Amino acid sequence: MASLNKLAIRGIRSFDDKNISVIEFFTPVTVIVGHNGSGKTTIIECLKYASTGDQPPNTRGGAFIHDPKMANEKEVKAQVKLRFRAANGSRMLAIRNLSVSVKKTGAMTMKTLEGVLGPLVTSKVQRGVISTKCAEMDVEIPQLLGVSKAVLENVIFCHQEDSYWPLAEPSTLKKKFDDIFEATKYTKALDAIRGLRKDKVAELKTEKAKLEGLSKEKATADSLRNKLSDLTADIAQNSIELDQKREELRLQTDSNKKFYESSTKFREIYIKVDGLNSTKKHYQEELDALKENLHELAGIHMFVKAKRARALEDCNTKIDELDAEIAQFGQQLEGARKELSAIEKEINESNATVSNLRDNIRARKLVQDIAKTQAEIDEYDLEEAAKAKRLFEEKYQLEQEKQTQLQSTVARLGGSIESLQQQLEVRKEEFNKYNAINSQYREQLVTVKLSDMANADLEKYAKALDSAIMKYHSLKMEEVNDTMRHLWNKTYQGTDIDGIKICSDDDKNTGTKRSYNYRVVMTKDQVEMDMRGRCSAGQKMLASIIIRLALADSFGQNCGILALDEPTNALDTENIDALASSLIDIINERKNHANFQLVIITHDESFLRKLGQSNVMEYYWRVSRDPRQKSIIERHRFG
Ligand SMILES: Nc1ncnc2c1ncn2[C@@H]1O[C@H](COP(=O)(O)OP(=O)(O)OP(=O)(O)O)[C@@H](O)[C@H]1O
Repeated sequence: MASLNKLAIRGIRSFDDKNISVIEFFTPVTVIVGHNGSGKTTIIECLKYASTGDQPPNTRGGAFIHDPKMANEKEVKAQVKLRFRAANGSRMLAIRNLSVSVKKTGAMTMKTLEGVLGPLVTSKVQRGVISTKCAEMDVEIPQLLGVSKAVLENVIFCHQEDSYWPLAEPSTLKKKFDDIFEATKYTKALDAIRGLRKDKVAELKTEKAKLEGLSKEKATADSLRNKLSDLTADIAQNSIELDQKREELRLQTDSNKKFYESSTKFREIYIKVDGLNSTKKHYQEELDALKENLHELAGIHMFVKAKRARALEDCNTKIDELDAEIAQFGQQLEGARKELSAIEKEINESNATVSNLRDNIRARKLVQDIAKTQAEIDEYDLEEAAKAKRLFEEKYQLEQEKQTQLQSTVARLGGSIESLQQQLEVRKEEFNKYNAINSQYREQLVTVKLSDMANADLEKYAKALDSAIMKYHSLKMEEVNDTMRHLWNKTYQGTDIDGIKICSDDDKNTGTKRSYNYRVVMTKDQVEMDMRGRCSAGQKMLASIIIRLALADSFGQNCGILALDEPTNALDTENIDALASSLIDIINERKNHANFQLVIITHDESFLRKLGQSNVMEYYWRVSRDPRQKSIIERHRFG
């Protein structure tokens, strides 16, 4: 739990720039007492400066730093060192440095020098400095203390000049409460979420349009893929069919060849028989011619034979007659001889004809040859051959037709495959354009789905944040009002006000439920009245303190520090006493809480005494001026 440990001041306001003044903060309460202008408020200012980096109001130009004129220097260097325990329990040291220098013109120039923030070991910053830059320290220290800067500024280390802010004008009150509730931060976050969602919705529209385009391309690609697969399947199917048909054709061709070859036997028989028939015919013709020849020759022979016999007989008779008459007919003999030689010639001629009888033999031979040829023809099974021929003619034609059909089928399939392959190439080329379409579509789909989900989530978060902001606001206000009611009842001694509370009304100007206007009201007999402009100075002081106590309670869970600067101002004795006892009650109630630490500044000695009587503290601090008019801090024991 966060708590203050020690504060060292050098060269701030009325504190000397040559010496360091140190104040240690006790738990649960530290009281700082001193006269007006002694430098008490400076301690709170230093606490606020160390933790937030903010200098007090109206100190621009170096008024926060010890005046060089008072220091008799041209330049004064100031330092504020704060040792504290962070909300996580670690001990920390923050050092902030400032300087102011006087120009020849008399004008002052203030500089904020580098500081240090880091874990503390003994009296030095341990290794591992968190930051040396003031802007970073301004952010880091409130985080380490576990409270927002607004709570540190307006509640915990509220400046004395600003201590009546709870009863300030409505716009100031609204600003303070909005800062404390960090309303702007959450509203900005909410607006950022809504703005982001709006942008994302617009982006999603574009992404969806892109997805739609990709979806169409994907459909085209899918249809192309189906076509490609159909074409490939068709080609494969046709190829299988082609292979089958080729095989069938090969088998058919082989079978037809074999069939044809097997049927040559009957054709050979036919050819042979045809040959034999023509030989036979030739023989027959030759025989017929010979026969005719022979017939003629036989007639001639007979005639020659008869004529020779007769001629011989005639010759012999004539010889006889002529022998007798040889003498007589010497000449006749001669004539007869001539006639004989003629006959002899004729006989010779008839002998020549006889030689033609060889033809007769040849004819016989021809007859034999014809018979032989016929026998040969008869040897062939013409009937079987005729049957084979008939069968061949019946079947071969069909088989040939089958072969032709198969050939045309093979040709058709080949053509079809070629055409399909051409189509496939064209489709492939088309499909290549959509090569990455699936991954593109998938990525786009993921983008769209994620954006869709993210947008829905953003919507949900925005709604959740919106209602959480409102819920948080109403719960906190309820809590603050409860504490205020309790503290007021305990502290306020008058009878004119039963209680006080903060009303948060919807800001009608903004038109949003998350913007509130605040007003502090006092109630009497169920009647509510705005406190501002109506309450007394004392009521105003008490209400301001009670509101800050309640706010510190609700918004400082990790940091129970609260500094009250002159809380008794404008209070009457009764109310001072009541405030003292209320504070004592609060201290007693929370003294065992590790994070409760009250710092009370007062010039009121009687108030100090009242607090001292409570036994809630052993020591207090007294701030005074030394002889050089420099502020000094001394520790005193009560009693
Ligand atoms: N730059 C400065 N240089 C020197 N002294 C300064 C400077 N600024 C303010 N002072 C002096 O420091 C004192 C301011 O101290 P501070 O406001 O802390 O007093 P205080 O004890 O809180 O008084 P009060 O009880 O009246 O509130 C004043 O006396 C003021 O004159």
